[in-house]
Amino acid sequence: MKTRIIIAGPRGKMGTEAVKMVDDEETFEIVACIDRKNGGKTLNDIDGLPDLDVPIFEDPEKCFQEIEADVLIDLTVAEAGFEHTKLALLYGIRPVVGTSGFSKDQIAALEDLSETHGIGCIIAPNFAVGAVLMMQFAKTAAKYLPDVEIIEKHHDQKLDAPSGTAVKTANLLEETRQSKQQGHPDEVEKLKGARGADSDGIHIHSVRLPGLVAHQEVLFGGPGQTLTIKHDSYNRASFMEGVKLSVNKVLDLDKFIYGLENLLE
Ligand SMILES: NC(=O)C1=CN([C@@H]2O[C@H](COP(=O)(O)OP(=O)(O)OC[C@H]3O[C@@H](n4cnc5c(N)ncnc54)[C@H](OP(=O)(O)O)[C@@H]3O)[C@@H](O)[C@H]2O)C=CC1
Ligand SMILES: O=C(O)C1=N[C@H](C(=O)O)C[C@H](O)C1
Repeated sequence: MKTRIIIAGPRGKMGTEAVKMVDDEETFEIVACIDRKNGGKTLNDIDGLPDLDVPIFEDPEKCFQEIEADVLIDLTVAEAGFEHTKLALLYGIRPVVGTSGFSKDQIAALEDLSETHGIGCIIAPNFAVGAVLMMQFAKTAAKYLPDVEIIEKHHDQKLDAPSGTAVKTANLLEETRQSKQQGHPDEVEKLKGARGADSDGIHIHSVRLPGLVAHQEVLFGGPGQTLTIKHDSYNRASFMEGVKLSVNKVLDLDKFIYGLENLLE
């Protein structure tokens, strides 16, 4: 039997790519989409999406009530993605979430709901395997080089800053890095924000420009040396192997996973 998938955000840059990936995958089947602007239509009514007779729902709860599905793929914005994920868990549909911008409290609430109901849920700040490796290498380096700053660069349509990947990277660095404030103790920002955001003393700088897709550098400094660990996504296909892997893994999960690194062997 094919894995029955609902996609939230099918018109978005990631959603469009995910619809195509699911449609191309032999063992997957799109059974519905959630889209706040096209309730009552079908996918073949939407320009740029595959010619599929798949129903679109504006109301996520109605979708989960009426459609039998195994997995929800959410690629929207934090506010909507949180509600979609919460509802999916309540209806026993396993969420695979790429949406970024959740607060720590929202992540904790989804973890609690997933584990209380024993329904698997995967939230992956970045589905690109190379980005996951960049984060893991950086986590190792932070043990030896605790002076570190993150520069993340994205397309100028991105709504959240810093990126989910940068936040997750900082969290991973904090697991191995000895906590410290960086830079001169008397440094003064002559222009507000010049030193970026501060996560436990790690500075995060967000760049937004047309032409970019998704890029991050983790820069370490020590006496007489620097180390740069860098990853670039040049298109959204870079994320689809990770989405596919997550859909396959979530089917057998009864717990909450935050980060694709927890699925890689
Ligand atoms: N984990 C990963 O590897 C990756 C994660 N992302 C994340 O995925 C998400 C989507 O990214 P991307 O496709 O580039 O973004 P887009 O802006 O291209 O797409 C977002 C989609 O969400 C819909 N949407 C926006 N607001 C709402 C709402 N309030 N309720 C319901 N639907 C809504 C939009 O529809 P509308 O036209 O109605 O606004 C649109 O279809 C982002 O959070 C991004 O950070 C992106 C790339 C990789
Ligand atoms: O919005 C994006 O494009 C991306 N968002 C994710 C994030 O916030 O880290 C993942 C990737 O960087 C692309």
